[in-house]
Formats: sequence, C-alpha cells, structure tokens
Amino acid sequence: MKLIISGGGTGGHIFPAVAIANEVRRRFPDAEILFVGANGRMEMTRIPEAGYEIIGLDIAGLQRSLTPKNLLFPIKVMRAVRKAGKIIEKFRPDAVVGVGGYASAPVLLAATSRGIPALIQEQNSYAGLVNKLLAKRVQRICVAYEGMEKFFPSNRLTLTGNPVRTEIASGQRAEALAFFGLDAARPVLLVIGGSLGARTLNQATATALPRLQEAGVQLLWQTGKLYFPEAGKQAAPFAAAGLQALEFIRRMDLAYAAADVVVSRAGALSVSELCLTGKPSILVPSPNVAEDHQTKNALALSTQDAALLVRDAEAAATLYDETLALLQNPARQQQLSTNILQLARPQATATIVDELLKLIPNA
Ligand SMILES: CC(=O)N[C@H]1[C@@H](OP(=O)(O)OP(=O)(O)OC[C@H]2O[C@@H](n3ccc(=O)[nH]c3=O)[C@H](O)[C@@H]2O)O[C@H](CO)[C@@H](O)[C@@H]1O
Repeated sequence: MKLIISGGGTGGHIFPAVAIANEVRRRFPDAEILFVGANGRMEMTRIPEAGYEIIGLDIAGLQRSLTPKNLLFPIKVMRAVRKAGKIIEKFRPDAVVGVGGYASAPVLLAATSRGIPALIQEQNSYAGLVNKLLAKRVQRICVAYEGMEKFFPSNRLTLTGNPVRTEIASGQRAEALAFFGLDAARPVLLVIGGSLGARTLNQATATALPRLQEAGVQLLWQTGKLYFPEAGKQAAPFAAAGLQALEFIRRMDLAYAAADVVVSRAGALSVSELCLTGKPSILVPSPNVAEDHQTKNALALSTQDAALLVRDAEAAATLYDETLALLQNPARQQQLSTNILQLARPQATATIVDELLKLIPNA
C-alpha cells in the first residue's frame, strides 16, 4: 500500500495529515507513506519529527496586495505541478490525500490527471480555496461540519469529524506535571494561540501575569515562534512562580493533561482536540481568517454550553476576568467538561481511512 499525503502550511493542516498517516500505518505496518509539502513551511520540520518522509515543492499562495511576485505565480504553479507529476510517477501511489494548503493543489492535480484516486480532508466549516477548486476531480471529500454541500458535490461528501492524533487524549496528569515541572497542588492554565501563536492572546496574557501569580495559578503559555522572543522575556520574572512561556509545544498530549482550564484560538483542530480531551475551555476566535470561520467553530461549542467564547476585540478587557473566574469554579469546569466531551468525534480518523480504503480496490 503506497500513499501520498499532501498539504500543510499550519498545524491545523499538518496534524490531521499525521493522524491519517498513523492510522494507515497502524492497519498496514508495511505501508509506504510519502508527504509532499511546501518548502519553507511548517510541515517541512513537523512531518519528519512525526516520523515520515517529506518532499517540498516551491509553491506559495497569491499575495493579497498587487506585487510583482504575483506575476511569477502561474509559472511557479506549473513548475510545482510538473514536479508533483514526477514525484507521483516515481513513487506510484495507490491513492493521494489532500489536507488543504498550497502543496495539495499541484499534487491533487497531478494525481487525478493520471487517474490515481484522491480524497480531500476539509477541517473547517467553510471550504478552503484549493479544496473548493479541486473537489470535482476527487472521489471523496471528508468533512468535519454539517452543511458542506454548499461548497462540495453532495454525492462525494462524508461527515467524519477531524482526525486527531491518538496520543492527544491519552496524556497522564502525573507525567504531565513532572514533564513541565509543575506543582500538583496548584491549578494549571494552558494558553494556546494555534500553531503560529496569537498576538491578542499573547498581549492579554503578558498583562495578566501578575494577576495569575497572585492567584497561585501556574501557566503553560504557548506563544508561537514570532512572538516568543518578547513573550519569553515577559514571562522570565514569573518562572519561579510556575508561569512559563513556550515557543511551540511538541507534547500537546501532556500540555492538555496538565491543564485544568484552556484558553485557545478556535482553529478547527484545536477545537477537535479540546472536545476529545474534555477540557473546560475559553475560545477566542481569530478575526483574521477567511469567512470568520473560527467564530463559527467557537459558536458550535458555546451555543451548546460546551465552551465559553470571548471575542478577540474584548479579550484585552475581559479574557482574564473570565479565565480566573473559571479557574476558581470547579463545578463550572465540570459542567463545561461534560458538555464538550459530548461533541467529540473519536471515530473520525478511522472513518476517513475506511473511506480511503474504499478507493483502493486491492488494499
Ligand atoms: C490563522 C490560521 O490560519 N488558522 C487556521 C489554522 O489554524 P492552526 O494551524 O492554528 O490550527 P488548529 O488550531 O486547527 O490546530 C493546531 C494544531 O497544532 C497543534 N499544536 C499547536 C500549538 C503547539 O504549540 N503545538 C502543537 O502541536 C495542535 O495540537 C493542533 O493539532 O488551521 C485550522 C485548520 O485548517 C483553521 O481552522 C485555522 O483557522
């Protein structure tokens, strides 16, 4: 069994791809799995860390402003499709999976034009550009939200939920506290700004450090690469009190296991992981994403009383009042935890791989 998985750009595309690969490998230990990503993007380091080989294409998105770089765009796409074609002819996959992001377009184009079956996994409640453009060429589109018929041909859709890495929900609290050097007697707050970090969350968190220290709260503050130099300095005086800034968390399983309460952006995978781990959560959707889809992700939970929602514009004023109130209210934490667990889709990865195998007659 030979599989190519393509796409990336952010963690929200990369980690579902890893979850699918892990499930294929669990079922077919001899499966050969090759990733194709975009040079310079996060997948080029995260995929090898997850134990898989990746080849990079020179491809980037169109710039939104008028720039000479855009003139080269069609040439770059054509080159990338040609390189993807060569990769496919050499590797000869039985099927191709696209998880969205720049690199998935040339790979899906090259694969489908050679008659190789293809599946798209769409993480969000709106369709990404690449997925929308290529939907008619692929056999199956696995989605995480209802109502995706408005973007995709309904006869090819399967509602599966998002694939989450299996280890995410299996972290043990004692190991987690030891791993991060935290004290079991005091509450732990986890702040995650999505795979790239979030300016609003970082600013609000930096301002709240003295309040958190005073309340005896310990903090795992994932800042993102861009913001870490500043955030690291801001957090340093609070290290002895158990408040720590982290650029990127490799052991998200342990970060979730350590946390009593989570403050997070509402990226699709973060939301799916919070559902699976049952964490009492406060979601602060990014306002800078297409179609405001993070707000839709967050509303799907907050309207069920499965998470609290704080708007980005209000975060500076209210986020840490809400967070400290929740940290001090175990009954409310329990209620949110019970409700969010109801929304988990633990079978998502298995269902996606079932769908994929239907495309490969002799698998
Ligand atoms: C700004 C932006 O474009 N965000 C999009 C991006 O989000 P983003 O890349 O932030 O993705 P998500 O919130 O969906 O998922 C983040 C993933 O990264 C992992 N993680 C995160 C931080 C860390 O330190 N370590 C770590 O491993 C999480 O466990 C999770 O698996 O893709 C999502 C899925 O298409 C979209 O819904 C988001 O709107």
